[in-house]
Amino acid sequence: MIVLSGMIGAGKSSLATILSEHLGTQAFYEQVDDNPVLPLFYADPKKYAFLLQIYFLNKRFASIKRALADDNNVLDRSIYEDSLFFHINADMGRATEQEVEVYDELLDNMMEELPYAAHKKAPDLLVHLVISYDKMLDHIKKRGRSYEQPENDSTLVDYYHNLLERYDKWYEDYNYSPKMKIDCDQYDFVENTADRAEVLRLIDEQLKIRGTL
Ligand SMILES: Nc1ncnc2c1ncn2[C@@H]1O[C@H](COP(=O)(O)OP(=O)(O)O)[C@@H](O)[C@H]1O
Ligand SMILES: Nc1nc2c(ncn2[C@H]2C[C@H](O)[C@@H](COP(=O)(O)O)O2)c(=O)[nH]1
Repeated sequence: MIVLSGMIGAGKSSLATILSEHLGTQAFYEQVDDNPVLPLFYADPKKYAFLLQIYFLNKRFASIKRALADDNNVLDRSIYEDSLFFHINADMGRATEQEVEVYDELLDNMMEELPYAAHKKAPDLLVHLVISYDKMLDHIKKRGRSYEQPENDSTLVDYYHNLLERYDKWYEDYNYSPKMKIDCDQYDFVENTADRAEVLRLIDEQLKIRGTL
């Protein structure tokens, strides 16, 4: 299983489609447009941060079990980033210490079950998409989910800056599997075919080193 990580709008879903088609494997997407809790969270983060987190944890765990079944399936966002999102929300006063404790324990418990529920626990490769704030906003605008637009909610500016800042350290500390970065300001793998080919080449190179290609 290959896991894609990165900020909101970095290009994970787009790359999941491109990469899974290239490898002839399956992509597993985040539940977003049919997620009933997500708009509630953006409207009232303090009330819904914990519920949203449990919702994502449950869905993500189900996807991981299926994605781990075959080599090189592509998972759109890691379970470890969910935890990053929740801790940032908690630091912004949107979850209580008790909610964080319950979430952390539940996550640990579920992760211990993974080797029994699937034949392995960790991804074969993490592909982390790095993006600048301005480029990320371009993508968020282009995609057009109304609740993610800072012009509709100015508190999102702080939220996005907090997430972006903490993502760098999250990637540096990540040690569950081999990892690599793709610079989304440098490579436009959605609209530029030469950039797409280069990104796929870079990922193939890593998969060959790891013996899964
Ligand atoms: N490299 C890119 N160049 C141009 N547009 C992009 C690029 N990556 C993503 N997009 C666009 O940005 C929006 C968000 O991309 P998406 O793949 O949904 O990101 P994520 O899954 O990381 O939130 C989509 O409209 C997508 O077409
Ligand atoms: N509070 C949280 N929000 C999350 C989490 N995982 C995803 N999300 C949000 C962020 C976006 O608005 C949307 C989809 O994410 P993309 O990066 O795929 O655009 O869902 C989370 O764990 N906590």
